[in-house]
Amino acid sequence: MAELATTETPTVYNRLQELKAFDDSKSGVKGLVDAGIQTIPKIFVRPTDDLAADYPICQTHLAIPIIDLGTKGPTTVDAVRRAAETLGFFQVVNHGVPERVLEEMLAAARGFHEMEKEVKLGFYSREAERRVKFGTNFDLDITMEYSKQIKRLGSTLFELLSEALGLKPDHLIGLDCTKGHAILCHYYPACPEPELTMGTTKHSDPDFLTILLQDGFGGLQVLHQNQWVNVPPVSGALVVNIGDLLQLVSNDKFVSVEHQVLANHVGPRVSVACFFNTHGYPSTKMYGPIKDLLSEDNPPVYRETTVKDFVAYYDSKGLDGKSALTYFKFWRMRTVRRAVDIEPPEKVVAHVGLWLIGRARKQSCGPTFLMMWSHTHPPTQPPPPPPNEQGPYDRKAPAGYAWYSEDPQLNQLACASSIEVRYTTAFSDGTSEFSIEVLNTTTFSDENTAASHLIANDKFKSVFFRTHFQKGIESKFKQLVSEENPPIYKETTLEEYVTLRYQKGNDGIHTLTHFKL
Ligand SMILES: O=C(O)CCC(=O)C(=O)O
Ligand SMILES: [Fe+2]
Repeated sequence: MAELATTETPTVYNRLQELKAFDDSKSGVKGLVDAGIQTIPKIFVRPTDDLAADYPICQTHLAIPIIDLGTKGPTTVDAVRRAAETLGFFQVVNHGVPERVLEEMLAAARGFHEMEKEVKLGFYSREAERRVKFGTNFDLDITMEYSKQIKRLGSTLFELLSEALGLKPDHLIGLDCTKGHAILCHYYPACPEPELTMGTTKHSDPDFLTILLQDGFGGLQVLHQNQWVNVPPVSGALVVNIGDLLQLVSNDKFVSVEHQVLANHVGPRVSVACFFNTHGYPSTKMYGPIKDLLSEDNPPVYRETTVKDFVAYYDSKGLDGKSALTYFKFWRMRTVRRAVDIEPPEKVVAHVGLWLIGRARKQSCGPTFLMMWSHTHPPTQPPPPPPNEQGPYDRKAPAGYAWYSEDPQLNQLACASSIEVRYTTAFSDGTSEFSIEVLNTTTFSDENTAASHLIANDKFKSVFFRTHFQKGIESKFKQLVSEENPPIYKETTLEEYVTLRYQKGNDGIHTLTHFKL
């Protein structure tokens, strides 16, 4: 029966409306605090499960290293390497930026935010393209001076980081890592309910490198081994952290680590972040793992991307706590076995299936779903390459690797005789954080392809299980049907099944549904 309309209008919390009202005020959280709020608006309250699941604060003596740039040499390079490989964060002293410049820069950032609202309004913008935005067009002289000094320090750091990677000092600069930088001034007013919210939520930076100037309040924390490590303010020091793009070009040797800023009863906290990123420039340069770092033992982890595409993906994804880098990873694949060469096919299906289910369980916690996708051919597709010929995945990606095929051309290539096995904790939700293994099944006969899910009569229930098998195997599954387990699907021919599958397209309805009795 259709639900009757209720006369009560529930008071639904309209997050979007609240966000819009806040944005329209154009005065940021400082405006709220200035207005004397005692409780924070709901849009800023962290969900309780998010709060409950947060990591503990590290209680040990683990500290963010402080590196003296006054002395350059192998020990400095070593210290930079160690920090870049483990915590992804370090602080630098004797960096050459005069204390006066640091102080004036912080004062100017604070001064801007504390200007009359009317003066600031003209700069307010959420548009990424605008060069001058809320917070940057204040005391231009000191900003220009700071910018110049930071660029110079950036070059020094990229030289050290290049050496730490075992490359020539100018390697990263040669990749245009210092070509652009953006300066962002943060102002965190004293918060009436800091335990309910965050200053800046957990994220990693979408750049090569960040140099951060923070005042004395503290609150910046770095995630390390599931614990938050405080980055204590050190007078005169600058905080440096590796960004996502440097993790990508270093092929995971350096780590772009998640960090956050706590809200605080006291304040305002002011910080000035400088992001080294060519995003502001129209560049089509492709970035991938640096070739000199790669070897058979260190194959590329990431595919190439432009900075623009990387940042676009980062922005579109939002700060959801997951690294944008995952999307750019090659998915590791292994040829599990040329099964049919070794065993009779009827054994193979069961063997391979069970082996994978066991593995999937071992690899992930929580509910596991296993999907096996056989790349069968629509009737119009050409037949698969013969065994031993280069497989479809090898054409675009290095041997043994593939990327997640949102690329339709690659998808087509993948439409050959292989099986992708995906296991995931989030079934079919499209977020794709699962690994793939490909069983090379080119020796299976294509004409005999069918859905074993169907013939297994839902024995493989929580999984999509479709694989290739040889003629005759159907009979082996007959034993699955009994009085208690009557057939769920009607009989079909392979041709009928595959034709329907390709005719209906990806309509969200499983092909099997059409064959249910
Ligand atoms: O304010 C801070 O200390 C850090 C801000 C930050 O992480 C960022 O701007 O990316
Ligand atoms: Fe950051």
